[in-house]
This record gives sequence, C-alpha cells and structure tokens, in this order.
Amino acid sequence: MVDRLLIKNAAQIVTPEGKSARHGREMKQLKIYENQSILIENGKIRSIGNQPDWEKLVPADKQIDASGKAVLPGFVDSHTHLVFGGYRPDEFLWRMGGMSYMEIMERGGGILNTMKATREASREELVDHSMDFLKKMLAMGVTTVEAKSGYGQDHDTEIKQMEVVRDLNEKQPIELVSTFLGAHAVPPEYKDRGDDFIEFLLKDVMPEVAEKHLAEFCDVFCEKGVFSIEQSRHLLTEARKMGFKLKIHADEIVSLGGAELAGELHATSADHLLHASDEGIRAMADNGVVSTLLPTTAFCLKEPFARAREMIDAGCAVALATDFNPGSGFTFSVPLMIGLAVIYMKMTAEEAITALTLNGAAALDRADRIGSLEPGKQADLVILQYPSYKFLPYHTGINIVETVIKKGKVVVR
Ligand SMILES: N=CN[C@@H](CCC(=O)O)C(=O)O
Ligand SMILES: [Zn+2]
Repeated sequence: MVDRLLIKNAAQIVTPEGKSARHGREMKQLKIYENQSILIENGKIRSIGNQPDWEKLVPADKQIDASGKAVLPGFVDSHTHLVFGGYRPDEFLWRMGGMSYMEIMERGGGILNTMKATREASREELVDHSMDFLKKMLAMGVTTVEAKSGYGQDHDTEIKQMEVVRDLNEKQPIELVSTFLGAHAVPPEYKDRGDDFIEFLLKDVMPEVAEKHLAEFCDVFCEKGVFSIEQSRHLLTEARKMGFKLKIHADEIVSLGGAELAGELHATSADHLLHASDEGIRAMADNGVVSTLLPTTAFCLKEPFARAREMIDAGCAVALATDFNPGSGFTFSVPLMIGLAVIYMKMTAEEAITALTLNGAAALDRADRIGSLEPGKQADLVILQYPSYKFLPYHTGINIVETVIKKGKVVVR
C-alpha cells in the first residue's frame, strides 16, 4: 500500500537543488515555489506543484495545511560530538576568566576530562544522555546528525561510543552518521607517544570499527600540540585504505595547514577552519572538500569567526554545523548558528540555508539522498511558523520550526 502525505498551500517551498554540494556563487541560488504543495509517497518526495487530484488521493488526516508557512529541507548537523559522559562547567568559567582552551587541555582538562567521564559511563547512561539532546535537536528541525567518537581513546570506550550511536539510530527519528575520532587527544597511557597511539588506533581499533561498520568516516584533531600534519596524513591515508571516508578538524586554534592537507587527500570535509590560510582555502575549493564552519564554537571560544565570505567567493562549498560538544561549545542551537553566520560571517540567508541543508548533506556524502526538496529525495523537511525563509536569520536565537517530517512521517508537530 502506498503511504502518502500531502503538504498543501505552502506560502513558500524553499530549497537548494542538486545531488552534490553547491559551490561558491551557486550557494545563494535557491528554488522558491509559491503557494504550492508537496506530495510525499512512501517516505520520498513524489512531486512538487499543484495538482487538483492530490487532495482526493491523500486521506484528510494525512494532509497538512501549510498556508502562511514556509517549507524547507530538514537541517543537517554534520559535525557533533553527541555522545559523552559528564560536564565541564568549571572549565567554561575558567575560559571566561581568561584561560585558553589549549591551556586547560595541557593541564589535563578539556577532552581528557570528558574522556574519564565517558570511560566511566555505562552504555545506558550514554544513550539516555544523548537521547535528551536529540529530542531537542529534532524540535529545531534537525533531521540528520553526525556523531563522533573520541572520548574513549581506548579500545573499549571508543567501541562503546560508536555502539551507542548505532543503538540511538534505532531508537529515535534522526538519522545518525557515525565518525571515528579516536585521534582526538593523546590519552595519558600514551603521554608524549602520539605516534604509538596512532599505531594502536590503526592496528587495534580501526580494523574492528571497519569490520563491524561502526563508523563511516575517520576524523582527526589536527592541531598544534595534538596531532601534527604528518601524523594526521598517516592516519587518514591508512584509514582510507580500510574503507573510511575522511574528515579533519583543521586550523581551529592555529594555522597549521589542515585545510591544505584536506585538499591533498580529497577529504569529504575539513571542519572549523578559523585560521585556514589562503592556500588552504584554494586547496579546499580546487579539490571538492566541503568547508564545514562551526560558528557557535568560535562564539563560545571568543575567537574570530571563520572567513566564510572569502571561502564562498573563492568557490568553496561551505556547510554550517554546530560542533555540539561538552567543552568548546555546549550548544546545538540551529537558530543561534544561523544568526551568527548571517550577522557576523557575511553569509547571506540563502547561503546559510544551503550550508545547513544540501552542503551539510554533502559533508556526510548524502547529497544524492537528502538536503533538498526534489522528486526522488527522502522526505525530510521542516515547516516554519512564518511565510518566508527570511524569518530564520531575522529571529535571532529563536526556534521558529513548527513541524518536522522525517522520511515522510510527522515527528514534531
Ligand atoms: N577541537 C576539538 N574537538 C572539539 C572539542 C572537544 C571538547 O572540547 O570536548 C571541537 O571540535 O571543538
Ligand atoms: Zn569537533
């Protein structure tokens, strides 16, 4: 039997178009339909338009009147550290008092603090903890979320984190995409032996992750004092041979050359990029690397924002994501992120929407399936309380998503 849903009379249906990332000036090109409807069949978009017989085809209780409202693709949060134990409120306040993120990390706080709490947490605790965040993300229109490991730094805890992601995928509507980030910090067991730690990950953890399909991507915190360019290149090169797609935490604190490395390796995405060099920007644009910008992290760290305008003008495909994590930015607020991108990063409203939908999907290698409203794509979409997408950046920090549909099912109303 065909399962149908009709979203009718939408004031606006707004979407980027295509099955791959939008680069440079293409980012601001949105297709806008006015006063039209979307017919959904078996979880996929069948058609967009106005056909008189659609209302007869779809039972009344499966019709949503969207008059006076705008419809957009579901948002894709392509960079989060969703699964972790414990909290770090003291460190937040130390930072506000002037201590830097790296100083806290060098004193054994930061990622290693969360590592201890994550090692101690039970699977059930991690599931409950993350489930609460996911419900709130869904209410803001997020229908796909990437989730990184990286708070275990030992075999069992890394596997536990990724198994939690797998379990969460079964328990709630948001699709989770798993990334292995074992190389997030050097754990105390390998103090001053970063190379040995990478060999441990390559030999004792990653083959099992690959074999059990626990993660689709491999990521690394490529940063001064964490993992060098050479270590990151080695890890990612070997990861690719095992079948992982590649991501990299690049040029977050200093300009180390992470964006250039992402270009060299044709990584799917390079993320953060607060200090990406001009050469790094060019390397990403030339090699089809999605430049994933995380404005709420820059905001929480009180660092200058990434150079979104220059990146887009240089032809990069920019995505926006929250980087939700317990340290550098405890927020998964999509409204705040859009506000920061448009107010401070010189992105237009249209570019911000593409960055959060189709380009977010491309950062997860899913642009052929999600990220836009087009026939054949999965029916992941949001209905706003207002008639235009322009209300998104205009409402600073306020959630204006009213209805969320995932795979053709209403999951928030
Ligand atoms: N920079 C590295 N990793 C995270 C922060 C992790 C943490 O502080 O717990 C990030 O992307 O910002
Ligand atoms: Zn991150």
